[in-house]
Amino acid sequence: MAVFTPVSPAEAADWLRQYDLGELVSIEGIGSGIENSNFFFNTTSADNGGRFVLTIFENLEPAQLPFYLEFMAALAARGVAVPRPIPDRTGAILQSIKGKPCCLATRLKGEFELDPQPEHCRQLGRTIAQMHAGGLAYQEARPQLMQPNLRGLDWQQAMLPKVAEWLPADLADLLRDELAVQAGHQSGAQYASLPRGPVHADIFRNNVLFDGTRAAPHLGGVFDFYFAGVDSFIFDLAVAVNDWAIDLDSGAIDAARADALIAAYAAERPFTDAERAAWPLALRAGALRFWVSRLYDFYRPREAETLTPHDPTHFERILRLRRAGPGCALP
Ligand SMILES: Nc1ncnc2c1ncn2[C@@H]1O[C@H](COP(=O)(O)OP(=O)(O)OP(=O)(O)O)[C@@H](O)[C@H]1O
Ligand SMILES: N[C@@H](CCO)C(=O)O
Repeated sequence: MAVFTPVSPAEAADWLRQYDLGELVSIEGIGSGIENSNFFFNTTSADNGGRFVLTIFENLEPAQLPFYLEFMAALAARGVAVPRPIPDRTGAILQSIKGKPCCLATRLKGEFELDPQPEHCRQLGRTIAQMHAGGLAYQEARPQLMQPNLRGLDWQQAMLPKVAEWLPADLADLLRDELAVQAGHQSGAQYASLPRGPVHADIFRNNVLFDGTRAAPHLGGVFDFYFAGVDSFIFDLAVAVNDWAIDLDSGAIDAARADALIAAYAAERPFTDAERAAWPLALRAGALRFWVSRLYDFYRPREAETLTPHDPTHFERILRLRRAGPGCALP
């Protein structure tokens, strides 16, 4: 369903000769993606047990790709649990197949954890902090590659006229008001002082794999870096808390999971006073970002559909709750 560019085993075997990864064993399209075409790609290589994922970029601008791929490569090189892009025989990690840009990266181990417990959140919090430390090192090493969060406030404000016309007046007012509050906050000195760097910005339950057992889980890795960009670290953390540490029906923060995630992060990198003060607005910014993108996906005209849009009311509910009170604090 979601493989937009088919690749036959013969095409894959031929293409693989550009890599030092042995022979093709199998290639299998992955059905779940909506942005890119993904394939499980098995070879005779000893590297990562011969288990890789081929991603063909269907929509992303080629100029944006080095930022995402080098970010993953920089984190993987530090031992952070993310896919490691594989260089071809010339050393390039951005390749092409059937006229489209693509990348081969290691396949992570594990499954989605759609009912996370505090232990999952603890491991995730530690990994997010490691991703932020690795992001800072990446930014320092490759400043010319840095890219802002392309779904940040500028983009959200540009979406307002596209979605407001569809919304009842009270929802359009809520959207306008929150955008104005965030614009005021983001133009101030406190926001400017927040630690920032390249962040994933989309750490949801369906972008992380766990293996091990439910009682003794082990985080296999975080993937899908294609909404990454430079933003505040607490924004990235707030996006994760708003998905991993909530009751999905109500959107309310689950204290045990939120505390586990945040404390594990803080053990790697203590928060600043500015971050503690700005945290309630970061949680709101995280909810706003996905409310806007879901509204846009819901209302925009689409071609014959491959995509069931995510429910925008979920993040409207979360935004209303976080406006009433953050539900958790940074230590
Ligand atoms: N490195 C990886 N290791 C293991 N599985 C992976 C890896 N990369 C992708 N996958 C699998 O492929 C699926 C689709 O990948 P991904 O979520 O990146 O695609 P996408 O098109 O960006 O999707 P979406 O935008 O819907 O999240 C994932 O749900 C996961 O099952
Ligand atoms: N995580 C986003 C989708 C883009 O990955 C959402 O749930 O709206």
